[in-house]
Amino acid sequence: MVDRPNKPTALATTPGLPPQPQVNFSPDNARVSASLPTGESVEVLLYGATVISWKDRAGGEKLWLSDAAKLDGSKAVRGGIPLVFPVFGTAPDHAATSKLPQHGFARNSRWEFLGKSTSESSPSAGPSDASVKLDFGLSSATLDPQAKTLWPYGFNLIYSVTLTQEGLGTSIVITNDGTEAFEAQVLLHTYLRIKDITKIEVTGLENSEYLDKVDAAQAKTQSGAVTITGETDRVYTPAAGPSEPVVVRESGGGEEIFSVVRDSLKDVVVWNPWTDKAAGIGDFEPKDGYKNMICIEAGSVRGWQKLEPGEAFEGGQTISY
Ligand SMILES: O=P(O)(O)OC[C@H]1O[C@H](O)[C@H](O)[C@@H](O)[C@@H]1O
Repeated sequence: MVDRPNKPTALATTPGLPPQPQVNFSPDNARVSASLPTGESVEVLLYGATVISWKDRAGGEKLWLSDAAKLDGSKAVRGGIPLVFPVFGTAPDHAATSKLPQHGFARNSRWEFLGKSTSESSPSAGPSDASVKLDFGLSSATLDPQAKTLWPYGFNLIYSVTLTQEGLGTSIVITNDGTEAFEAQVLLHTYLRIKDITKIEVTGLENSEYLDKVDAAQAKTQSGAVTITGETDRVYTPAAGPSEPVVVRESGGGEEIFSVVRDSLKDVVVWNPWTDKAAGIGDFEPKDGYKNMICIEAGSVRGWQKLEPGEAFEGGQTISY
């Protein structure tokens, strides 16, 4: 059953128990938000199941969202965490996805809210163990008919957004519930908010092979930490494997700002449009906003994930700070 609380969940005020996580719908039912008793919060737009805000307990925003991002369902959201499926970029040579728009249809589709689950605060532990998980669904049964004609496979997606005091988890289960095999790519296009792009570096990608999309998609090998000094668009397959964190930190091996641990997602895209590219993206505002963001995008985008009828693939990330 679809659970659509318009008011804070009843458990929030149960006598004898510490305050509990809360889940709310916006009055127009276009967004769902959740918060923990300690103050952390997350907000997800049903359009694209796009996480548009994630705040720490002091109300500090952890994600970058463009001032010109469309949040009315007219365009994929510029910022937050758009979900890329079933194709990364465009794939003119891959017949099955060649008709789809850039980054597929998941970020442009209205998802269903499937419900919430909370891990409640206990009287002994207090609010410290509280967490909340929001589940969203998109399937060939609910997909817009036009997108369906472009990609006519039987599929079911369940996307889960989990808020804890330590961080944010986003994971997806892709199931082939049709009668024909399909091949797909998936990516969590996360725009992390940072103070100054010139004062950070990304570690965890040392010695990894990558495709440099701003240099004719040449294959290169990373040496040392990644620093951003111009337009950057790279698809890494980290040598260290998915469970080793990719870390955004202060330059020179300084303090950790974000740590991204992946589950079954072998690739990581690092993207920053820098000045000229940002200037050319209509919904990228302010134009110097590239200084305050870096996309660290966990995914499976080199090659294809093939699913036979009845098979499923699950992948995700946990971002901590
Ligand atoms: O403008 P969008 O379709 O949202 O794509 C934004 C960016 O997404 C990824 O990071 C790709 O690697 C980039 O090549 C692309 O420019």
